[in-house]
Amino acid sequence: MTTISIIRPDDWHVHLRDGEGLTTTVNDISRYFGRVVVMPNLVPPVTNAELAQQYHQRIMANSPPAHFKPLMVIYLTDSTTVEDIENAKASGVVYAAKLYPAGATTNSSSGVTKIENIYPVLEAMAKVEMPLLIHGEVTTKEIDIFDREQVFIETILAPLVEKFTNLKIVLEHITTKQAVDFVRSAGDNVAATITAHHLLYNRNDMLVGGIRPHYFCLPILKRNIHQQALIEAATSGNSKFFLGTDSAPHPQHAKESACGCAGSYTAHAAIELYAEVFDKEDALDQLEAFASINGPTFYQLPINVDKITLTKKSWPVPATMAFGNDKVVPVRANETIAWQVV
Ligand SMILES: NC(=O)N[C@@H](CC(=O)O)C(=O)O
Ligand SMILES: [Zn+2]
Ligand SMILES: [Zn+2]
Repeated sequence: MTTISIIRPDDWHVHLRDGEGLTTTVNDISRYFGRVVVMPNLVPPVTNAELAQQYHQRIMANSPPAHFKPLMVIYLTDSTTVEDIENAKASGVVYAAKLYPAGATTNSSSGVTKIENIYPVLEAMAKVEMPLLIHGEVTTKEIDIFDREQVFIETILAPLVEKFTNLKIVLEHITTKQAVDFVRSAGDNVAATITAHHLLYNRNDMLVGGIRPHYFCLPILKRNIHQQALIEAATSGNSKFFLGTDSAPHPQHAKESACGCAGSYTAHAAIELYAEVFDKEDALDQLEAFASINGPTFYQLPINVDKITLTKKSWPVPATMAFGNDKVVPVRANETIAWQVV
């Protein structure tokens, strides 16, 4: 098969950043994605409906195509109130709230320090039917970075799912077999997003033959058995797994540094990268469910009506791309991608 058409896909987890960089990210992500769930980890973070509305306006000021719709997210802190949730729900632009354990990832220092601190907020979210999006890693100093997702699932997520049975939860950018198994065996209120880079790469790609900082993201790439479990989940047709790129640009100098930032940029070629994975698995017939159907179904939003077409025709990715006044090194820089959107 050399050409496929699928319902217009949505991206359920993306970082668009702010300011000058928005021109690049909005342009890239709106090329064919319909809805995109916009992460709130700006500096300072998007913690309430008013800030989300203003951020929404700054995104839309870049005049994206009519098929594009940003779904805003508020960032939970220890001081988020029930009223913040109610206002967010009423705003019409906020579709979810995000739990960053404090210190877990890029710009998470204002995150939640103890899950109990937001119990009333989680109660309110269940009541207004607002999904909780989770960066699922513990921040305990003693816990090895490769184990942080698994330990989060065991110590924080499992009890949370037990306690809040009516709360919709998305475990974001899963990276382990344990996460796949947990989501599979949980109720219908628990789902997960999977990135293209965690499907395409494992920690060898990042570390063998030299350290490649552009593959460094959080949760960190794991060993290949985990990559295999993710590929199996994404291509299985199971409606609990859907597309979330976690495209997370950082300026080239901030990645290629003695202390480089976490995050990989895939917005320039996201669906094409996913198509490579599904093609390799001989599972292109499952791409539409993963990219265009399972996400809106979980969020209880309509499935897009129009379609996009992908062709198997290789194209070169540049070494760098403009990112505001800086440059970003995209995934596959200086290499080719096998699929392209017509
Ligand atoms: N994934 C990453 O490595 N980085 C993201 C934050 C996140 O999604 O955890 C970022 O904002 O740079
Ligand atoms: Zn994250
Ligand atoms: Zn992210």
